[in-house]
Amino acid sequence: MKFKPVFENVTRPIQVLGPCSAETEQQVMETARQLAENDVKVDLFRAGIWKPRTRPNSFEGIGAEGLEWLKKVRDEFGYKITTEVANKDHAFEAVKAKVDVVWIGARTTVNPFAVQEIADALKGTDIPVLVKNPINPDLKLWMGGIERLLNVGLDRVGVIHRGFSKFGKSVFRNSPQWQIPLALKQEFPGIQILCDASHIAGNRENLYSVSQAALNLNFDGVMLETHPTPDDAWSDAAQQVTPADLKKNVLDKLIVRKETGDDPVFQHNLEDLRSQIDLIDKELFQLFADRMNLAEKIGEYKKQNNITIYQQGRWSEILEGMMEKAGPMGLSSRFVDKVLKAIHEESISRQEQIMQSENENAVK
Ligand SMILES: O=C(O)C(=O)C[C@]1(C(=O)O)C=C[C@@H](O)C=C1
Repeated sequence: MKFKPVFENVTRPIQVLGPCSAETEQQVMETARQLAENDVKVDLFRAGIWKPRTRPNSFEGIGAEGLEWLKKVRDEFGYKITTEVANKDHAFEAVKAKVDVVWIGARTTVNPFAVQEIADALKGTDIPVLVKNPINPDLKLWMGGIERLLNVGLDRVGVIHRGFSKFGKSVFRNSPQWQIPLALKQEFPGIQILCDASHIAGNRENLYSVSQAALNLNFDGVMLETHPTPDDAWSDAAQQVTPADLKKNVLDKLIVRKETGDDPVFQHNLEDLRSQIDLIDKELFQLFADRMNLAEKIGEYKKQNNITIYQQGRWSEILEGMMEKAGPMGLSSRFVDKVLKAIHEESISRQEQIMQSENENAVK
């Protein structure tokens, strides 16, 4: 499906900046003023005015009144403006106020009915839309949200990665699971993708490292929350910083990387290393194939002798044995665990096929 960029003629990283919520006119204007005073590149000024909060009795946004403040920011500072829409009424209000871009939040992307309602409300306009990932790590649901917009003819669509909800303690407020946004890029080649590092980090300290991690993965830019007096913010205080701090501690430190290099020496060395990787991959997969053949032979014996496929003792022996060897090889236990589990799963499924096949194959 075809789509056009949300941001045109913008140098990377694209920067979408502003407070989590529009609280008062003074706070919104002061945020913009401090961004301008600190010479921050603002490609889009953000502020939530309808806030989908996890629990009731917290600040749920100022409502449509906030649109007037955003328009004032645009008039006085020349920044394009964006806000979150979560239903058709929000969408109508945002279009009426000529907001430059709208975004669909994570709690809305999870609900196809809500996304469809917004898509239908925006149909016939040419407003660009940014779609945040759903709160659960579901690539198809994220793709579905984008497709619903494209289906009604909206073609300026981009995405925002804000991490995924998780249970239990972690350094992140929302776990990045980078493989999911990368898979989305694969499905929609060329789609502009921003990283909402504020929601992934959930604290001030990790804003830079999360933003840089995203740029290292070829994200187009960042969405970051900033507030003139962050500790007093009415929502998400812990992850907001002043415009001056945002510039000094995050934006100015960001390194933008190119996807390919133009230095021939670099290119030559890279190709050399890549051909070594190709050789190793070939060997690795030949070994995997050999191992699977052995597993199939075991499967035949087990079938003939009425023995279960799954062998707890042997499996623990393999896992624990490799864990011990892998450390000194410089491989993390997380990696070894993942690889061995994938191998074991495939081996079991091959043996399952053998057990269920009608005719007894002779052992080769
Ligand atoms: O050793 C066996 O019995 C096997 O079938 C092989 C294998 C493996 O792939 O390593 C597969 C399944 C068992 O749970 C244990 C190990």
